[in-house]
Amino acid sequence: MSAVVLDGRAAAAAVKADLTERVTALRAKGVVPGLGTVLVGEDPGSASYVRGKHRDCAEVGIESIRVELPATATQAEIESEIDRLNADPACTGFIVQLPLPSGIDANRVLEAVAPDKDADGLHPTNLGRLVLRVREEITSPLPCTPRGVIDLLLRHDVPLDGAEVVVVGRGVTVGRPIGLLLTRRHPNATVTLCHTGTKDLSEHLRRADVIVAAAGVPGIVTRQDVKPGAAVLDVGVSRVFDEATGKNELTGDVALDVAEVAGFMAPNPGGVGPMTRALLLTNVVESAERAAGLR
Ligand SMILES: Nc1nc2c(c(=O)[nH]1)N[C@@H](CN(C=O)c1ccc(C(=O)N[C@@H](CCC(=O)O)C(=O)O)cc1)CN2
Ligand SMILES: [Mg+2]
Repeated sequence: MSAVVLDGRAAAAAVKADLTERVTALRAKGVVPGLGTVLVGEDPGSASYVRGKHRDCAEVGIESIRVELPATATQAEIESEIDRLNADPACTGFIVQLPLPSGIDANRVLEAVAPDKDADGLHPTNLGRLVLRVREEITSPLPCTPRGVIDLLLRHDVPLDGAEVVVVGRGVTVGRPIGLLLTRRHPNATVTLCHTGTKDLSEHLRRADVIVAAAGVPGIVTRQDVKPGAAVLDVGVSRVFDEATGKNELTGDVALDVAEVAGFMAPNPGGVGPMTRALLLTNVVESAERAAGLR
């Protein structure tokens, strides 16, 4: 079997085409959506993701507001920039790029973001609403990567109703929140959350109809672990030194030969990453639409 590719670049282009029309409609009503980003330090990976977010904004007509702080910035300096963005009417939503330098309390930073401007959907109020409310009652931003994973699966008609989904990784951006979205009445999946401390990971993986690999451990999902025909989404990000190129190369969590047994495969790069960015823009546009009384 050769897996059908869950092409995140194509799906993200479709999401952005829809958003472009919605931003045009908002602007016609005098509402200009603006995304702010807070980048602390000089990590090249984080800087490149932030640049990508602003390129996406330009593509769909969202204004960009960039805040850059040195790696030596204090907790108080970061929180003071967040207060400024909370109060800035031109900024309708913003994110703080993760990870933050060691010594900074990331939870305190995330909690300082005004819940209505939380474009990442990671503020405790918004995560709490996700726990408490049913689908149609949720009028707040949702976490971008989990939304991107589900959107990518639904666009390719991967069956999720009653499906066994195994998530590997317990980080705040993917592993912890994704089960909350997948187990709602729609898409109605059954979710097992595994991680690097799981006793027999292979046993869990072999039962899965859908695997979401987000542990940041290169090759943690092997060909032998995958049921033939399963959907496998590689969300892991590690930088591994490659002797051949002499550079640190982006490496995912899924061994490449998994594509020989999987029914569907979201590659990395080119799978969930572009969808994370597209769903971030979706959160910004939805917030602006709510503020304009259009939702
Ligand atoms: N505040 C946040 N910080 C982080 C998040 C997040 O959702 N919010 N997620 C990741 C990084 N991230 C977005 O910020 C992100 C990572 C990767 C991609 C992406 O499109 N990747 C490309 C490959 C790019 C490359 O070659 O390096 C792909 O998958 O095709 C988008 C967003 C951690 N921090
Ligand atoms: Mg983990």
